[in-house]
Amino acid sequence: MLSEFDLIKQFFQRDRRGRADLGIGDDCALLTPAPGRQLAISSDMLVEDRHFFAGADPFMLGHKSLAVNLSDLAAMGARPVGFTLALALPAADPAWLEGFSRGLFALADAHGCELVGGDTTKGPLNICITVFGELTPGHALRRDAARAGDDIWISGTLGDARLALAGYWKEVALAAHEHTQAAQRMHMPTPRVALGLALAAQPVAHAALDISDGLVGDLGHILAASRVGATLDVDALPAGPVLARQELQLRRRFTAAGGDDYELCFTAPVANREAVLEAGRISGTAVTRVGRIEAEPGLRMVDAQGAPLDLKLSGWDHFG
Ligand SMILES: Nc1ncnc2c1ncn2[C@@H]1O[C@H](COP(=O)(O)OP(=O)(O)O)[C@@H](O)[C@H]1O
Ligand SMILES: Cc1ncc(C[n+]2csc(CCOP(=O)(O)OP(=O)(O)O)c2C)c(N)n1
Ligand SMILES: [Mg+2]
Repeated sequence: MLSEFDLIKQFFQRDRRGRADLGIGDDCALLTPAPGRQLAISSDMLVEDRHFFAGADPFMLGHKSLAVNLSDLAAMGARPVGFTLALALPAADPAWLEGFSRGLFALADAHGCELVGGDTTKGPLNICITVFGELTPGHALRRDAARAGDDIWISGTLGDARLALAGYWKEVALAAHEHTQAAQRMHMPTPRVALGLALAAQPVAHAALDISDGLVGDLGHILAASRVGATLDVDALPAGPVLARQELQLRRRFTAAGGDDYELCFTAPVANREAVLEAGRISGTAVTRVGRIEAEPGLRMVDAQGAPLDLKLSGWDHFG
């Protein structure tokens, strides 16, 4: 049997030296911030039966647990530095821990983000990560920084994760290969860290956030914080490759209010259009212009001809 401390040592403590002055093993980790840089901090929790199905693949779960947190750093324009991991596990299962830690560290190493500590307890499977990043003071891409006249942009594509969920829930009948492809987006999201960094350099963008609860809900947070409104061209929203082959109404619903996308939604002045496209190019991330920030409050959804669409969509709400 693995003890609590064996488990930490075997699966989470690594010999290599990292950025932290002191990592796993003491009451706190110790990190020295780089001179003149600001810390960006964010937590996200993944709960069984709420964020993932019981029996979820541990490698993909390790990846996703960190990915959704790195996505918040990306949305702020911060460079990942380190993270803590709080885990509740129903049992110390070495095969599960091996897969989980491999998925977690593959993504952590790809972003130079060091695991510096955490907590481990027995209980219903629950994963909570806190990430630490750094950025130049004044360059953070805040939700309250959108201005009337800004373009609204989206990274990558939207809706395939929601389509995969619809497949699991049997809301939509998908061919097996289509479901597999869409499910990849749901289980292995790509945090847009390089794009966030490119948008925060200069800075190119004004406001940004990552889309976790669905675009219309999340964009609503930017509009409220910035005290502005927007017109969104729903038919310009870039659908994921599997969703793109579905009918128009489903495409509209799942691009505009899917959830689990982990793409960035950001605003930038019209004068920066070329700079945004360049940020997309240098980060290898597609960027699509999908609307306009306006002084008039409220979110107005329109079709490709500019005619109003009454889609009655809302964001994911855990208690809604
Ligand atoms: N239990 C909590 N205590 C303090 N702050 C919280 C708590 N839960 C969420 N927040 C804060 O509320 C804001 C909105 O949270 P959330 O919608 O989860 O953001 P995100 O979609 O970026 O993860 C964030 O600033 C987050 O830090
Ligand atoms: C089993 C299962 N049911 C439903 C979903 C869909 N889902 C769960 S939570 C969520 C929204 C994002 O989660 P939240 O905790 O709100 O993340 P945050 O906004 O804090 O980043 C979505 C789309 C899922 N991924 N798995
Ligand atoms: Mg959150």
